[in-house]
Amino acid sequence: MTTQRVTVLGAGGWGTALALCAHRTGCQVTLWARRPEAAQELQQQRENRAYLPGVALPASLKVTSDLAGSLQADLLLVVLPSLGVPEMLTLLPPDRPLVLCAKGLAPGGEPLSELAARTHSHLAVLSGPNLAGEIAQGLPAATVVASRDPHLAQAAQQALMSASLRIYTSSDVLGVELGGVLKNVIALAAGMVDGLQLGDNAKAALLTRGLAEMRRYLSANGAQEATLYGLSGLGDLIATASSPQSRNRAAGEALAQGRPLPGKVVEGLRTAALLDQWAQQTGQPMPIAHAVTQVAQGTWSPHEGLRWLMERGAKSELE
Ligand SMILES: NC(=O)c1ccc[n+]([C@@H]2O[C@H](COP(=O)([O-])OP(=O)(O)OC[C@H]3O[C@@H](n4cnc5c(N)ncnc54)[C@H](O)[C@@H]3O)[C@@H](O)[C@H]2O)c1
Ligand SMILES: O=P(O)(O)OC[C@H](O)CO
Repeated sequence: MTTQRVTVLGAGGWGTALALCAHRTGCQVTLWARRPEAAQELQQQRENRAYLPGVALPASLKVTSDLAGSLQADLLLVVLPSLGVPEMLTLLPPDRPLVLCAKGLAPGGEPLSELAARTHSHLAVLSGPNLAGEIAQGLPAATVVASRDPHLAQAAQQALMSASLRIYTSSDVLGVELGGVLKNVIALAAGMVDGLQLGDNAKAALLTRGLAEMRRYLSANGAQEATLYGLSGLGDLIATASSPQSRNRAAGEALAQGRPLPGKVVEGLRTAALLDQWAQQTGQPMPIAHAVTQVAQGTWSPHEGLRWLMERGAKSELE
């Protein structure tokens, strides 16, 4: 097998961790950072102190802020926060294989894979229970790469799969993408359960009804239900809703306790508002997304959100 050239666009926590994964498999890796000062710091310090402190970057991992020079690669991994992805797509060659790794929707609520499909012909998404710090340290984990093109899914699998990271392939692009997007909203709510000390029964009820809410959205948007119960759905819900490392869970806890949000990327906040809008437009019930949105926007207190969720009309479990 020839060595693959992999460029990772985005030098935050997840971009840096994925660059290390590709480096572990023997790929020629370029990590692109938007700001020249950031690229220079990473290149010199051989550590991403801002986003992934304590993890050494090998000398042969190239870091640059030269975008044009980074695009001559066999695979481009797009690892920016979701709001930055649409603009980045306009800068990427339409025929270059892209792996989308963000866990959020485009500004209008469209899945990023669908937005990208309008301009780019070779697309995959990567999503799963993958807290960047653990992946970077080489702790065992698994994830999914989905593409309608099995060759592209296999190329990404080969580029990233090692003894510490199992990569599964899938053809359900939307299902894999949306699992990672939606679980952030439920993780925010799980953080609120933690912050209000509502107990283990409440957490189990929230996660299970959260999964039902995720299923409703995935089915209505044409994703496969089985994908929801895989790594990118249930798997990532478990990791994110239970981990002290999750920014979404921590933001929910902070909101519940009236503490300020720690200025980090919290994808679930915008996703909750978009899901709430979608629920109003379609009439599909998304009660957890609604309650999270009301609390995050300060319209309801966390206890008002809880009361509203608990006092809704009686219904059957499988509705
Ligand atoms: N951190 C994780 O554990 C993890 C795991 C899986 C998926 N994700 C997802 O990956 C995406 C990126 O998350 P992250 O944790 O790496 O974020 P981060 O906050 O650690 O870093 C974001 C990086 O992107 C850069 N950036 C922001 N906007 C940009 C733009 N418009 N153009 C270019 N660069 C830009 C920032 O300067 C920073 O280097 C998110 O959608 C997140 O949900 C994160
Ligand atoms: O830190 P979070 O909450 O953005 O979650 C990170 C990953 O999505 C976990 O798989």
